[in-house]
Amino acid sequence: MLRGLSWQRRRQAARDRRACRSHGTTGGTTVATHVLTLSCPDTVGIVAAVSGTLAGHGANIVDSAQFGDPDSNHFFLRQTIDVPRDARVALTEALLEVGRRFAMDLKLHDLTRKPRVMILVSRFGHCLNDLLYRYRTGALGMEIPAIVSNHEDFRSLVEWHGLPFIHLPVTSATKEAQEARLLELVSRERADLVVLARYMQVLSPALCAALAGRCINIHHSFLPSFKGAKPYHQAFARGVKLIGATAHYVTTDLDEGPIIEQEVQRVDHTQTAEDLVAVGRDIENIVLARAVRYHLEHRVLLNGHKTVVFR
Ligand SMILES: Nc1nc2c(c(=O)[nH]1)N[C@@H](CN(C=O)c1ccc(C(=O)N[C@@H](CCC(=O)O)C(=O)O)cc1)CN2
Repeated sequence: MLRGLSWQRRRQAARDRRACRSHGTTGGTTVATHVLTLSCPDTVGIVAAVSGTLAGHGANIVDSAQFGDPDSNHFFLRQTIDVPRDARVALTEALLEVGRRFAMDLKLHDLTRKPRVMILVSRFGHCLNDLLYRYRTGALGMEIPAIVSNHEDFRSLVEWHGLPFIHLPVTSATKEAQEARLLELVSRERADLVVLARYMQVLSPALCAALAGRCINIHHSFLPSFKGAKPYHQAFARGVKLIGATAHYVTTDLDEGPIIEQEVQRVDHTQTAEDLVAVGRDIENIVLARAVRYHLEHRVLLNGHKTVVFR
């Protein structure tokens, strides 16, 4: 059915999970594991400058992946690094200097801090339920400060998990005020990421701008096919042989945001639109969970209206 991860990637995921346990000692020096990500105009000497700066501060590169995009002439790098605790501040300053020299969008992510993820849901609970299970089992290393919904349907499920449920009803007349309250919550709860786990409201341009690059939506079709509402019924009517789901960053243009992950599943003429909805639920769960994990592990870098994903 679904394409599985290769053994190399399973091994890498295990290595990173170990990294996520994030601090220990190397050669007697206390280190903290970080992820370094950067993108910049492509030129000679980027990797040499970065690795030289890391070595100069005793930081050890545990894993490294890079991509040079000939279209955008941009370079992308992701490295897992063990940083001596007493070198962090100086290393950060030195890396920022390298960043200025190469006009980089450079970030050093400390893996000792768990990211905070706020989940939004409407009336379809399969993605929420799946994320809660992965949170509960530790498969997704995150804190969930709150779950927000414009309906009451999943209050009992969320509170069963011992998590705060916030009901924010919305109508076209109250949308602006509701979104203002939502943004207050994102700020108050210090959410690093907002996940639209089948949240069926179109976010305004202002909210999209405020959440740019930190709001992931699961769309229940293999984009760019079947945008908007009822994609499975559109797929049934078209008679497709493959259906899928797409996780993407949310932008003002509906279903047009940079794609993070997709998956497909074969279907056939014997299946009704309702059958496709049922098949689609499993695909949505897997695609959204992968996209959230890739984002939380700092594996996704924006490349214009596209992404580079170091899986
Ligand atoms: N600015 C954006 N907001 C949202 C996006 C997005 O890409 N950009 N994705 C949607 C999710 N979605 C499809 O994946 C989607 C959700 C809702 C609708 C829609 O037409 N909603 C109606 C209300 C429906 C209802 O109340 O049940 C509406 O908002 O008028 C289309 C697509 C999440 N938001």
